[in-house]
Amino acid sequence: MPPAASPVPPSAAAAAPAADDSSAANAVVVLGGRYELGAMLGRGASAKVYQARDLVNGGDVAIKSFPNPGSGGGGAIEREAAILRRLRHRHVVRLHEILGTRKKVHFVLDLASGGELFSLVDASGRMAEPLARRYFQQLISAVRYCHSRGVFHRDIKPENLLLDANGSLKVADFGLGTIISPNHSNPPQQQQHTLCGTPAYVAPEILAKQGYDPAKVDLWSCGVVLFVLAAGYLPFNDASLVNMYRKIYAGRFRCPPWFSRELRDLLRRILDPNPATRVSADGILSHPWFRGGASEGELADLMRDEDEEEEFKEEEDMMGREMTAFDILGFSPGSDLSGMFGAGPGRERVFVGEPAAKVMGRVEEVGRKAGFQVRKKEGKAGNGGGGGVVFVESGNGGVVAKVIVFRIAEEVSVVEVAKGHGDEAARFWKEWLEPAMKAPAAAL
Ligand SMILES: Nc1ncnc2c1ncn2[C@@H]1O[C@H](COP(=O)(O)OP(=O)(O)OP(=O)(O)O)[C@@H](O)[C@H]1O
Repeated sequence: MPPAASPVPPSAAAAAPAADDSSAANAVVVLGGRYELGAMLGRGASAKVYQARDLVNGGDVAIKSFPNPGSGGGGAIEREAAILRRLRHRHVVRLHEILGTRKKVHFVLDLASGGELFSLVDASGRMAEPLARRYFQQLISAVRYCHSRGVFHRDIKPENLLLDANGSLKVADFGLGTIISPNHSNPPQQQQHTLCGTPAYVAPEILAKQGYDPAKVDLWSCGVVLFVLAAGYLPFNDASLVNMYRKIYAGRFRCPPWFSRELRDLLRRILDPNPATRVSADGILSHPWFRGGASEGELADLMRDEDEEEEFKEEEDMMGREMTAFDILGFSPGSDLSGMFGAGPGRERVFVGEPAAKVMGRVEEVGRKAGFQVRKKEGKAGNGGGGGVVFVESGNGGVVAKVIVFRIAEEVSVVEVAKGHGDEAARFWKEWLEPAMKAPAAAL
């Protein structure tokens, strides 16, 4: 795993890489002493994207290069970086690292070497329903995950849906994305009214310049993508842009004769011009066309979030390193260690004088008592055993807290809490979780 992404460096302070991609036309260009630049894969309005070889592990990556905005005007790059750093999902292009040169800012990304999803359509420009279903399931799995992390893409369209070497979907280009706290009841005005997206994929409430729910807007675009995949043409189209907007606004579209009854029904529910009655992500999940005969277990597997076990392992390794310092310093149980080990913004770290299983049980208990949904994932028995992760989530799937419990010794655990965003999450930490962590330690 490459090192964690670092902040976008300001132009002057950036460590100079071995070369800048503009410095020589024919010479081998190695960025950051590590990534050997290859062919250009594509270009967008803001960046060029190249294939590159990671000289450390021999793997292939994509490098998205933006002109370095210097000290001003880097907001859009910063925002895209902040979004990508929050996301870790098998169907979302992952950001591994950011490199800065005098002239450029480079994102090192997962390579989507399979090209665009739309390269898979047949000669008539469409996909059979089972294949369209498979990719739509992957898309909804990614979009639902992003929403649960407070990220809204706002520009879901075919060009941003890529494939990896295994033919798996990867959602790319969060350049128009935004982060809104999942529990934020009143998103800021500017957020609500920003005109985003590509006309044919844009939801009617955006055209009407009404305030909008960004989750519903993303789902609308997913509905348009599904229609295009299965039909081979756009649901709302007209030579006149104004007429196209009228059709979108009225939700007026016709399904081709080859669509199954269930697919028509699902599309009617997604492409509902009224966002209040438009189907939610959960509604899509329980729709018969979406399920396509999958069992509960298969569906849960399809929709599972990031590889929690892998993430837990990584955090555990990180804690392992920190624990060496911790042992040397010899803190006593009950100390609040937040800050001391760089718990970071939105995170808390507490030392508890109790077995990990007991601490996890108490986190579960307070989560439920506070009225949230709780999911528990036990850690692997190795490395001393015990511990795991407890996810505390609100009804709409928003993260209230992710609590990782590490077993240090039989009666000693370290609890790391990644707080969700918004007042609800802050309150849960202050009023429920923090007291629940402190009480037994104080009793020691
Ligand atoms: N991770 C990747 N792997 C392979 N190809 C990629 C990757 N990311 C982007 N590309 C290719 O590069 C093109 C441009 O990338 P992207 O859309 O991210 O740039 P952009 O400047 O943000 O675009 P836009 O103009 O849509 O804002 C894509 O359409 C795609 O063909």
